[in-house]
Amino acid sequence: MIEESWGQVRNELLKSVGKNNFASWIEPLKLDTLENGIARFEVPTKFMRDWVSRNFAEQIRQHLTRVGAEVERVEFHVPTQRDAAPAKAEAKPNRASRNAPRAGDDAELPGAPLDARFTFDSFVVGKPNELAHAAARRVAEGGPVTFNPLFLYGGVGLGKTHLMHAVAHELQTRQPDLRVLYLSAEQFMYRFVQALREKEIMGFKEMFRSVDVLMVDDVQFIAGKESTQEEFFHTFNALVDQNKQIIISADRAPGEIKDLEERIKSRLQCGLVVDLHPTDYELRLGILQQKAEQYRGQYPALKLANGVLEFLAHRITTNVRVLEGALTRLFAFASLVGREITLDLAQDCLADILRASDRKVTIEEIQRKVAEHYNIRLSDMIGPKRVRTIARPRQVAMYLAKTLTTRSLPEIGRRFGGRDHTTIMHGIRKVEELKTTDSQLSEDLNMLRRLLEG
Ligand SMILES: Nc1ncnc2c1ncn2[C@@H]1O[C@H](COP(=O)(O)OP(=O)(O)OP(=O)(O)O)[C@@H](O)[C@H]1O
Repeated sequence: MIEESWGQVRNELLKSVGKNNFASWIEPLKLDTLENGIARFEVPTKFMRDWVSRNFAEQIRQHLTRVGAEVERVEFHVPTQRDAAPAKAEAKPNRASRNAPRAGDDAELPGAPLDARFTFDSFVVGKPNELAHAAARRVAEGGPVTFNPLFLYGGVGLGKTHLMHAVAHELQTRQPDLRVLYLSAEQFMYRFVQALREKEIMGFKEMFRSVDVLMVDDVQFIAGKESTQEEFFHTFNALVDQNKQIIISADRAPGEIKDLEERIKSRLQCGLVVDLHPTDYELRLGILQQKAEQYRGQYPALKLANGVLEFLAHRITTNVRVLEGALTRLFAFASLVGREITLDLAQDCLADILRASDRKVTIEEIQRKVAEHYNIRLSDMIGPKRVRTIARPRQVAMYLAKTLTTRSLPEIGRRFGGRDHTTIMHGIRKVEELKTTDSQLSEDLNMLRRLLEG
């Protein structure tokens, strides 16, 4: 009876939460007991327990009630180690598995938990990340090691961790016996220091040398930390010698990590180094569309007006994490106030994020756009010519540089061919004066400003 109800509910949930959510959050749930109005589920990790109870508990309860199981409350619990004892005896102790509880739950395990949401399916591929994605995919196939290490780098929130987790999930699915270890460089250091303190350094070395795939996130963290670097270097070499795959991520290219030993830098550069470029409009829109699809499952009653996702993709250019945060807030807010998600609502609800994400305009961009607009050469912006047809656009560019950037007058002067700050001041005053009487100029200024501010 329990099985039957849960089976029906799972089918309903698949429809309402969507394939991705279902695979990540519902599929791993095991209905334990259904008594006295309480449905008790087993979940593999604490992280999942918190997420599922926050986001899906009520839907699950409603669906269960709909199929005739009178449920007042839904509870989730992570099996204790004693519960899981038989499975654990068979499992390799240091494996980063998608289903097994990790570090937080079991102190022996050195790996960090994998986020069930970070899979290849949920990773949107676009021009800026296609190479990194292709390389990660290749490693995830688990074939012979062709490049070692795979070094992924890029700015904050561009998907490095997501890709690494995706590789780990995929490898674990294809080859469940593979010992895949994922951890941050900070955790590596922490484990190392702990091993030193507890005089367990041999155990530490053995454990790290016994993995099949090692993934270390945010390796820039060990820069400047001498003994950790030393140990990392030896671990790295030992694994490469055994032809074991290593994946490393950092916020910059190996050569640019300050205070990282040269020998490590050069080791890191030996394999394939790929960067995740800042997102472009299409990629941001793709990510938003995918997330919105998931939210539609979560908030089926909510309407999303046309143009909202495009607006967000256009305006929030910082990083994917901010983009996701904005969408989460928008859906939560709209469902709270029971309104359709329109452009107005988005502007109200996300005013702070939109303000912080306002594009930073550079003086070079201003000079280029102004030169294009007035059909003069870019070099004339910094050159000495004083004829009106060139001097006026140059003054317009000076004015825009002052009003659209935070640069000081001497700095602007330097960017305009080393002119003195008084010349810049004069140019700005001239434009301020003229724009009140010259409607063409004032129109030009408005148009240029719109163009530059995006
Ligand atoms: N291409 C993408 N498709 C879908 N989601 C993405 C993509 N890129 C990033 N994300 C999402 O953005 C968030 C941040 O990504 P992630 O944590 O992987 O960034 P990171 O590069 O490791 O950043 P940091 O250096 O700050 O740790 C995650 O929720 C991730 O799922």
